[in-house]
Amino acid sequence: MKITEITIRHVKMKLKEPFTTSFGTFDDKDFLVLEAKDESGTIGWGESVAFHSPWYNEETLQTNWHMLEDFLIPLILNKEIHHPDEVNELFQPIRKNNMAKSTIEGAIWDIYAQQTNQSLAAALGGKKDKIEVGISIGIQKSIEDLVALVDGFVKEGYKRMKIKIKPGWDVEVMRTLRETFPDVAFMADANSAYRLTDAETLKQLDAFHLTMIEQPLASDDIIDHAALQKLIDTPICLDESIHSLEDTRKAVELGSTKIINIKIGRVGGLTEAKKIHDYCEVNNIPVWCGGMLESGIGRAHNVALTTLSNFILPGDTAGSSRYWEKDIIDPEVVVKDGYIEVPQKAGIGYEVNRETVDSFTVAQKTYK
Ligand SMILES: O=C(O)CCC(=O)c1ccccc1C(=O)O
Ligand SMILES: [Mg+2]
Repeated sequence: MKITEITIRHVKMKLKEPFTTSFGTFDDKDFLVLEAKDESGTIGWGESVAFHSPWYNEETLQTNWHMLEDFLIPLILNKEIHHPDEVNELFQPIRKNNMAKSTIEGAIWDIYAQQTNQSLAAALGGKKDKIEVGISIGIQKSIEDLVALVDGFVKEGYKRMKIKIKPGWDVEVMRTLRETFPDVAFMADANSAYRLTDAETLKQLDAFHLTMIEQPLASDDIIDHAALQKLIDTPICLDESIHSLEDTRKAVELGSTKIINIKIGRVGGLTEAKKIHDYCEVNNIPVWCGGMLESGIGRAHNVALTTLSNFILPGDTAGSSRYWEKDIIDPEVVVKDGYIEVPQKAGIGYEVNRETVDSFTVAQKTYK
């Protein structure tokens, strides 16, 4: 294929409910959607998971637009591409900016899957026809509010509950949840809110048999996480610290992590995500697919990736209706009894609804 035209849009969608983590609250989701067209007219879609401001990592919607316009799109336009794995190689001259890179790479995987007449899941080598999913629950105003929410999600069938924690919203919260729901699979995600000096607090969480604790310490750390893992029984899962296969190897070799949260954008695309998956499979490290409050486009990519065999633990890929009054794809992503059925259609498997995406678009530009 040869990509002859790329359109970037800034899309703004209102979340049904605000989402609060240890670093702040979201009411809206501002993000980039990328549409790539090849010389035969096949269209592929990608979504940037960079947020409006740089608190999860250093990338933003605006830095992604800049990287795409000034560096990444010029490296792609009118180049002959035989396989999406080559996109990573074309981007080699550009350091980091993984979320920006992933935005184009995702659209090219979509085109490739359509042109080889297979689902994106199949193109990646995935075999599952349905995937098991959990849900990520933000920090609430009170423990009672949280218990009520969890109760609803348990009844909806979600396979594990991820609870956002921060200092002061941790041990008592998890104790109440464990006492109220003795058999539910719980995990906690701190988004880097603790330091190694908090090990005693984190050690108290061992009593609640959490499936794992996600990224308790600094967002760039793998050394202190290894020290912490020696002090606590709960398995540590890294999120923010992992940007590549190399990061994964080092963290696994150091003993900083027993489980990996793979986010396609954070690691620079599906090709790198698959490499991390394969390495973890050989090294007995279970993986699961993280979420970034994606619209249906990014969600479709997450569903496809999760069909790979070592995605053993339920991911954060909840249904569209968890986030949006109306998603930008048809059909929406639906969760039933904790499962999503993997679409079998060629490509990402869902149609982007142009009318809906137009109604949420605040700016757009085409490059050829
Ligand atoms: O529902 C989702 O998409 C996952 C929500 C979530 O946990 C999250 C949302 C925004 C930024 C970071 C994270 C995270 O996994 O740490
Ligand atoms: Mg996380």
